[in-house]
Amino acid sequence: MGTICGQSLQYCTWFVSKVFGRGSHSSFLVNKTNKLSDYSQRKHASKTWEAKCLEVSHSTKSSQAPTVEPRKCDAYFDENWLLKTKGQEVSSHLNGCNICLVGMMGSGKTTVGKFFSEALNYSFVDGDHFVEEFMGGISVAQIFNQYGESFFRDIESEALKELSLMPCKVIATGGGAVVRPVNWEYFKRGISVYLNVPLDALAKRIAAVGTGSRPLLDSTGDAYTMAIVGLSPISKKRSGAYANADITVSLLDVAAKLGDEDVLNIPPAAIATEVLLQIEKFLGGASSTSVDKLS
Ligand SMILES: Nc1ncnc2c1ncn2[C@@H]1O[C@H](COP(=O)(O)OP(=O)(O)OP(=O)(O)O)[C@@H](O)[C@H]1O
Ligand SMILES: O=C(O)C1=C[C@@H](O)[C@@H](O)[C@H](O)C1
Repeated sequence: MGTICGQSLQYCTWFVSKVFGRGSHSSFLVNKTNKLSDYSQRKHASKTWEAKCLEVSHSTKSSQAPTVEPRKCDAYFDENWLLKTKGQEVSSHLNGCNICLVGMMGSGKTTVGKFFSEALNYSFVDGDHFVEEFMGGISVAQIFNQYGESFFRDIESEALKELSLMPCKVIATGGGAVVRPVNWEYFKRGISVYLNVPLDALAKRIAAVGTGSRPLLDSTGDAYTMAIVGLSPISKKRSGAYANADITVSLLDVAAKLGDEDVLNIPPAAIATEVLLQIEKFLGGASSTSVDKLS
């Protein structure tokens, strides 16, 4: 029986490494054969694993050997297992250093940032909301309308300066925060991550929720046209600024790793995991000073 349990554990190790990849630097977005672009695949993997464990448990029933508990095995396939594990590993090397997400409107800074802030056990801050609260609860769109963009940028810089001094934060910065050089001083107190998303995908995401809350995209036409027409020149103007980030996570690259051509289908948890893997790589390649920024 011990042999069966041993085989089962080997199977477990094989299965985990096959699905998630080996080594601390390997991505679970491994290759086309083992793609996990669809969470239902992992659910299926979970079920397969559970069935395997039940089978072993059943075959060991009459012996003294310990049975394998299906629920424990199943835990390996918790949807966010790798995200949580990576989060804990990376967090232990960060020394409280902040992560600043930069990227165009709609690139998923808020959505993805929430996922990996939780994995890191960091608090999440939305830069735009921080400004809105500072202004007594009026929206970014209202600030633009009443006081103009330049005023908004001043307040945004003040907010970023303040946030850069507070440890253990994932900060989703406003899409345009990269244009002011002074803000990079604040971002560089932490680790900056650029979420690079193709324009068409940005426009589709924004069109789905409407352009109302994004004053720089406010023109005429249908929501997708307004978004793409507004985003194109902004993206061209800012591409140099986004390139200042310590790390770039390209959704096209992530999609390619997953064997999924449509970037709109990548689950936020998968992008968040890739961000953590890139941070881990960055910390491994950078000198130790990168994590001593706050000390
Ligand atoms: N991976 C994803 N899968 C599905 N929808 C997503 C994903 N990432 C973001 N979205 C959706 O796209 C929209 C924009 O995302 P989000 O607000 O996170 O972007 P942002 O970069 O914070 O934008 P902004 O700078 O304008 O505040 C939201 O409606 C969000 O639900
Ligand atoms: O890209 C931009 O310039 C902006 C993005 C939003 O996050 C807001 O900060 C505001 O709408 C400006």
